[in-house]
Amino acid sequence: MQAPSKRSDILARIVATKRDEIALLEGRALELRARAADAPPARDFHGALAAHPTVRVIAEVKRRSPGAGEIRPGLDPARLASTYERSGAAALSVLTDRDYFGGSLDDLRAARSAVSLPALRKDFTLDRLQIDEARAAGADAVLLIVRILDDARLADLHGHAVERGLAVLVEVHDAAELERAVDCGARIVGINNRDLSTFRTDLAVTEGLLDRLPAGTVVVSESGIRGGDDMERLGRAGVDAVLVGESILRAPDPGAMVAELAAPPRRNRA
Ligand SMILES: O=C(O)c1ccccc1NCC(=O)[C@H](O)[C@H](O)COP(=O)(O)O
Repeated sequence: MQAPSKRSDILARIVATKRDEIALLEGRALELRARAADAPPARDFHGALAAHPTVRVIAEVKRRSPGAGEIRPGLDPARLASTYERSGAAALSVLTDRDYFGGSLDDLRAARSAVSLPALRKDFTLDRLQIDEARAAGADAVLLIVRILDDARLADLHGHAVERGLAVLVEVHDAAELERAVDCGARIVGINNRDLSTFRTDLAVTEGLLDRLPAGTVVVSESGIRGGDDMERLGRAGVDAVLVGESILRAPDPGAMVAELAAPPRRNRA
């Protein structure tokens, strides 16, 4: 019998799964490129987050996760997205990974088409084909996780996404990754409070890294944000936005939770 995977193996397993998925996309390269080129203009993800007097909320559509197990398995992405929009969210983040998060590109399409908010495809991007696939499915932004990309690939994927008209959320967890994000020209940096080896979250990760970013960079604090006190703390630190999944999705009334999180004032870092 196979031994259960350690938490520290999860990211490596996810990356291996993505490589298999990319191999299947290779036969569809021309079709994806054509559909990406024909996609309607992307909504302004950067503008939804930048230079607002209050902290903006990116609300997530996530059915389950490796760290938390089942979160809201039967969720209706379109209904949830409408609730988020009515409650003051500035953008959507939709997990599209199937094997580990129970998501899909259909979730992305359904959520985005129910609202006028920009939508991030939250997945583990390793290849240009996934970016074309995201654009073809209507995504407005993609995620690049610095930890799983070398410098050349990070720069290439960032450039490709921008060329395709997508915003890019470049995710970091420590100072070395932050330097690499800056070097690749990131305009939006996500500081992940979750250590992807242990799944522990700590908002001090954001507080410790944020002031190292150049003025004008949009800063998103990601993961482990549980309520109004956390929002005020991150607003004092000066983040532009937060990305919140589990605490909204486990709330009996997700709309009320988004409303509770929305709009604490933020310190101006400039
Ligand atoms: O959430 C996990 O367990 C996880 C494990 C491995 C890689 C990524 C993971 N999460 C993806 C995310 O980035 C979160 O969904 C997002 O930051 C929201 O976090 P939270 O508010 O804590 O649900």
